[in-house]
Order: sequence, then structure tokens, then C-alpha cells
Amino acid sequence: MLELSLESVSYSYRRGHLAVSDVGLTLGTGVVGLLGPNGAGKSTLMRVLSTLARASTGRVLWCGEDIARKPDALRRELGYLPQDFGVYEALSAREFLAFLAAVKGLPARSVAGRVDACLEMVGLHDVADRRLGDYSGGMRQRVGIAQALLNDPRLLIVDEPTVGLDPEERARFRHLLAELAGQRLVILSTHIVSDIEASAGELAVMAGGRLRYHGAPETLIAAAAGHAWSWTIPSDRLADVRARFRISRAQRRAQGVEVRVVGERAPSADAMPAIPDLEDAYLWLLHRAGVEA
Ligand SMILES: Nc1ncnc2c1ncn2[C@@H]1O[C@H](COP(=O)(O)OP(=O)(O)OP(=O)(O)O)[C@@H](O)[C@H]1O
Repeated sequence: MLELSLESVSYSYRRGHLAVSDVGLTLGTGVVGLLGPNGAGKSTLMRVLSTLARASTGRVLWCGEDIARKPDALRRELGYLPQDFGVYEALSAREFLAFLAAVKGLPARSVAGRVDACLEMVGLHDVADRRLGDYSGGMRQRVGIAQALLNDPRLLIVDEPTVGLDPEERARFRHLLAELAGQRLVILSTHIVSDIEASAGELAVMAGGRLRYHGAPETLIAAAAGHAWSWTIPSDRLADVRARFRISRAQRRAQGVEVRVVGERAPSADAMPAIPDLEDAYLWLLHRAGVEA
């Protein structure tokens, strides 16, 4: 059994300003998507969960142990891919991972086998001896996951891993995260809704430092029923409509622009009710919370 429990966790960088405010959450195995606009407090919360920062108030329990008191109990089982993960370009993936395995204190006799296994898991086995300088962005992110897996962690934290990846690499990466979840807890922070749709069974939404939603993506979608419309407008009205309504997306059509609007009521008599998707539901949640997307 695995459990990560957050009890009224807050964190402030400066006196008064709470980057994370009173977050309570209990998580088990599976992929949890942590979604929120820029500045929501996701990275700060991830740093607290990975013991890089200490909660100002509240506590975090990893399998019942307070991580502020016994950080090593969590660290031993933690794999972490930070937002600004960098590689040594002159090394091959195999050399780089062997280096990190030694730094992490893996027993020397098990390093080669573990590096091989991690390369295999992320699908880089065939290119393991190429210079990292020649890797694509997606391949480097997979190296990032491979290094996070070296100690076979039960808690894997990945912060905005899909930023800068092309659609194919992004799809592959999402698939990989879902595959890794099995017996682990994977916390995936992102501001990209489709990352969640593709890989997370559970969703936590943060905005303005607060937890605004925790549950199944489908439940959030159900709560937005009756609050989404599809509306086709002339192209030259788009800027005005954007300024007046919450738009989850806009698509050019032969007759103008089709926009998805979320809100309390229909934006116009000629707007058609639409079945909300996760993007609509997320925007609706932020709207109700009174925060910008
Ligand atoms: N080192 C820091 N010093 C002071 N304030 C900070 C620091 N890092 C973040 N903040 C502030 O804390 C709040 C939460 O930021 P955080 O980076 O955790 O959000 P985020 O959801 O991860 O956003 P992003 O996607 O932009 O990284 C913001 O108001 C931010 O300006």
C-alpha cells in the first residue's frame, strides 16, 4: 500500500504571499494530473512533495511518515524530473545514466543492469550509445524519466514534462507515463489539458495557490454540463468575443470562426448548446473560481 497525504499544506516565499495555500489531498497509485495556469503553485507544491522545500504550515505524510521529520524515507523512493532538467551533451545516454546512478549511490555492481533496464523502459535502448547532444527534445525528456527511474521509485514526480515536445513525442511521453503508473504514484504537473486526458485517471486542479478540484476528470466534465456552447461568428468579431466571454478554443470555418464558449448562460440566441469536454470543464472551473486561465 502506498499513500501520499497532504494535510493543510501552505508555502510562502515571502511573508504574506502564499504560493500554496491550505492544500489537502490524499493520493494512492496511478497517474495524477496536476493542472493549473501559470503561477498556480504547481511547481512550488512539487518542490514541497519532493522535500526540496519545507511546507510553511501543514504536513505531508508518505506512507504515514511526516516527510519534514523523515525526509529520507520519501527520498529513497522518489524519482523526480524537474522542469529545468538538463543533460551533459558530450555523454551518451548510457554514460550519463551510469554517472547519475553512481551519484545516487546505487551499488556499483548493479549500475550497468539498472541503466539497461531504465533505457529499455523509456524506449532508448537502441540509441543508448549516441551523444545526448544529438538527441531530440522528446528523447532528452525520456532520459529525464530514465534517470528518475534509476532507484525504482514508488513516487515519480514530473514537472511540466511535455513543454516543447512535438505532438508525436508528446503522445509517446504520455503513453510512457501511463505505463509506468502500475504500482507507483506518478504526479504529472502540466498546464496542458490534453496531457491529462491522455494519461491521468485522477485530476487535481490548482489556481491561485489553492486546490480547486480533486477527482476524476469525468466528474469535472459532468459538472460543466449545460455551461458550454458552440457559436459561429464572423472572423472580425473574434477579438470582441474573446474580450467578453470565456473561450476554450476557436476554429476557422468556411462561414467564420466557430468558438467554444463557457459561462452561466448562452452568449447569444444563435449559440448551440455543446457537450463539454475537459478543456471546457477546466475553463468553467477557473471561471467559477474567478481566476484567469
Ligand atoms: N523563488 C520564488 N520566489 C518568490 N516567489 C516565487 C518563487 N517561485 C515562485 N514564486 C511565486 O509563487 C507562485 C506560484 O508559482 P509556481 O512556480 O509554483 O507556479 P506554477 O503553477 O508552477 O506555474 P508555472 O507553470 O508558471 O511554473 C507565483 O506567484 C510565483 O510568482
